[in-house]
Amino acid sequence: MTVTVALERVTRRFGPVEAVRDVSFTLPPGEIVALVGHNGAGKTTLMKLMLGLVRPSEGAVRVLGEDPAAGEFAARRRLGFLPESVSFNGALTGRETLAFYARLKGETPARAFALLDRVGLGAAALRRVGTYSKGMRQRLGLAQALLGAPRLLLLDEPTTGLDPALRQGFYEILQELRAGGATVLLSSHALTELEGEAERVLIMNRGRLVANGSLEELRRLARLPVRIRVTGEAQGLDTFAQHLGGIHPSRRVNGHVVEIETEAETKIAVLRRALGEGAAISDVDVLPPTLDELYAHFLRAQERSPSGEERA
Ligand SMILES: Nc1ncnc2c1ncn2[C@@H]1O[C@H](COP(=O)(O)OP(=O)(O)OP(=O)(O)O)[C@@H](O)[C@H]1O
Repeated sequence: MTVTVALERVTRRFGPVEAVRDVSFTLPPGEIVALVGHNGAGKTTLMKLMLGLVRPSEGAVRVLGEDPAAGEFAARRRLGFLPESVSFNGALTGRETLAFYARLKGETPARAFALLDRVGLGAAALRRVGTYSKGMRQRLGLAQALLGAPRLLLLDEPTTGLDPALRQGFYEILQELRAGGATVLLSSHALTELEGEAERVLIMNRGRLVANGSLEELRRLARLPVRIRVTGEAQGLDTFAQHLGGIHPSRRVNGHVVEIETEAETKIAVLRRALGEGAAISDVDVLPPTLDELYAHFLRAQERSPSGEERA
């Protein structure tokens, strides 16, 4: 399978700052990939490298089989980009704005205008962009990025300013694109919302790629404890906690809920024990490590061994 993006040992310096340091990864077609990292970790620079807006100081970048920084980057039309802060000419209507970008991308106006409906801006298409709310401008930015049926969609903090319903609609559009074989790379600080959406996560820290894998792979690598939350009668919970003895750390959340930390391998044994308590236990939830916890783990791991990169 040909990859959509391939970075090989890419470093990008801005004067003394190494914005991206020795980063390698590939992105296959038909995948939604989350790019996460603190402010200044190098996420936007990675996107600019893929867009050909900056050249690598070292290493090689290939997008759809081409060098994006080359003069004749024919694949540019197959790329969609939503920058972190979108600014449009406030005097133009949504429709005029999209028509302008459609011409640049060689897209027909009819298809471009259908995108306004797709992002829920059909009713506001003839209003000036200056009157749009932040969420509406963000959606116009997304419509612009979707022009020309992109094979690679780069979205820098795309859900900032979107309410929960719009976020859901936004992720539905991304899932459709993915199903059609497009690759979507989105950077975000909203880790919780990415959990159900992204197949893979790239974690950047201070220019380095510190983790690259699916959530399951990252969980396996990180070996963080699973939390089992048990609800029941206070007395039953006490017996249960005593049975587990000092083997698994437990914490009383409130009178009816106790939380036990366990390794992934011993999870089933703890669950069996909980079920064995019979009527005293009324509910059991298994809480695997969240993306927030994995993110913190991989950052800590890199701080301990700055050259270390954990790969799935
Ligand atoms: N054109 C530039 N000139 C000088 N330094 C730059 C330039 N672009 C980026 N940098 C520096 O490179 C580092 C990485 O920046 P980048 O914008 O890629 O981070 P980021 O992960 O996108 O951050 P954020 O989450 O804040 O958007 C930062 O230290 C930044 O100051």
